[in-house]
Amino acid sequence: MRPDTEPDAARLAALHALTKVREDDAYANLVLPELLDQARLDRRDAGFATALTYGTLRLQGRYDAIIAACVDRPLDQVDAVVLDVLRLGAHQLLGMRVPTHAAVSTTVDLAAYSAGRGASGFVNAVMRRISEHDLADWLDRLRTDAPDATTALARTLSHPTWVVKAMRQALKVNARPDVDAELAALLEADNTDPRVTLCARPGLISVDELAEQVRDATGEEPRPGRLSPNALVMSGGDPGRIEAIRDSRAGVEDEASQLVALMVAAAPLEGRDERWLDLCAGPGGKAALLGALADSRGATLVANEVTAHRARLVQGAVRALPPDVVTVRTDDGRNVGRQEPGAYDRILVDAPCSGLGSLRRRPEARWRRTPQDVAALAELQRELLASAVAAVRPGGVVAYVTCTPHVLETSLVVRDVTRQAARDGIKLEPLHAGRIAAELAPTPPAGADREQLQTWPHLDDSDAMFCTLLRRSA
Ligand SMILES: C[S@@+](CC[C@H](N)C(=O)[O-])C[C@H]1O[C@@H](n2cnc3c(N)ncnc32)[C@H](O)[C@@H]1O
Repeated sequence: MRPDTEPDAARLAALHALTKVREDDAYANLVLPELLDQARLDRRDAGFATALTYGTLRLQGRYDAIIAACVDRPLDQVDAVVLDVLRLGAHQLLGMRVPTHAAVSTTVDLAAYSAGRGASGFVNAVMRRISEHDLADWLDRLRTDAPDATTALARTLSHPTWVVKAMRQALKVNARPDVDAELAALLEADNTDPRVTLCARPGLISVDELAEQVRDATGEEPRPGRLSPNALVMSGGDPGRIEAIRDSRAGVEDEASQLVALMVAAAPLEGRDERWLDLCAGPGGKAALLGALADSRGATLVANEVTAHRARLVQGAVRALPPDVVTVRTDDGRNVGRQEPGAYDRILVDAPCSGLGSLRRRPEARWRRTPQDVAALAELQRELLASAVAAVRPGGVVAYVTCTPHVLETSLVVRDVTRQAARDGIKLEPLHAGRIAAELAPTPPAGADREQLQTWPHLDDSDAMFCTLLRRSA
């Protein structure tokens, strides 16, 4: 039987979101809007529930380390719903400005409602122990109690240990000047809310027109992009209220994603420049920008995507362009090199990847991915890039792009495929992606001095996007 006290609706919605993420492998950003609607929350409570859900998911590792210090049994012996309730409570105490008495009492109510009265006594005791220290104290304790520096970072900044190691390696390989300081800054940046960035698709709407629509729809003044001249960054508000977003003349797209699409179009090639291919196009943000650029230059774009459902999203993203500019196709990109050897002038391989570069956007992703995923993805990435290398004509350009800085998915994929191509008699000349990015971006990205471009959340306020440009010379 349910206890009499109804829990607070916003907190209950957040708990339901956490349960769906845990039990159904759901994505928080997809399930939350429906849960907020069902709970009939007003704007303020919906904002609270969203911040609570995202913050709790991102900082779950930190809160688990704190909760573990407050209970006398391993966390895997704590009921999963009770643990979720405690994580939500910990975030209210340590990550939001909820007064202690309100955080404790609402969390106890939530425990009683969702896990029974027996659980509420336990939750009350743990919440009181957590509230004995402020966040700075807890972080000091976690650091002191950690067996090594990597575990300390993993616990305090809430990332799996293997991700901390992968990020450190990526910073090193990119010759960042102060790896230790940057590593902490990078992990911290992953724990912040991403900005809502819009892309004005050239030829369909100008940046000024889009800015006007943003002002009209939200009352907010957007700021211009740093990495992309087509970008506008919103300070808040719902992009779905903007007309150009609804009719696909503009899209919601991270600045680094926009920049790499611009780089694909700007990379210097030799000879014909008419046939472009986006090998892994779904859901279509880059295809829409590339299609707009292709249209302005008299070229056409084939947007290929393996999943039918995501190919339909690409159709939607490019629907504002003239119908003959973009052809959307559903196929395995690994076949293209064999089926259409040397057919294309420019190819974008925006490969499926671990997504470690967009952890701000996907709060649960860091807890779901495994090192085994990365190894399997790297194999697929090599096959897709090799297919693109076969499908580009001599003199044409291939861009290899990922939304992860993991070395196994980025520079090592490029190295392996380039070596294999050389053995097969195909020469690939690396173009200086950093320089090309610097020419396009209003503010050059931090990694612009390097041949392989890597953008960073803590330095560029964007996703961590990797881009290599290769020109086939024979
Ligand atoms: C990183 S996403 C691409 C994002 C897209 N370029 C954009 O800007 O919206 C990678 C895409 O590759 C697709 N994919 C995965 N395996 C593929 C394959 N073998 N061939 C073609 N596409 C594939 C995935 O379904 C996913 O839509």
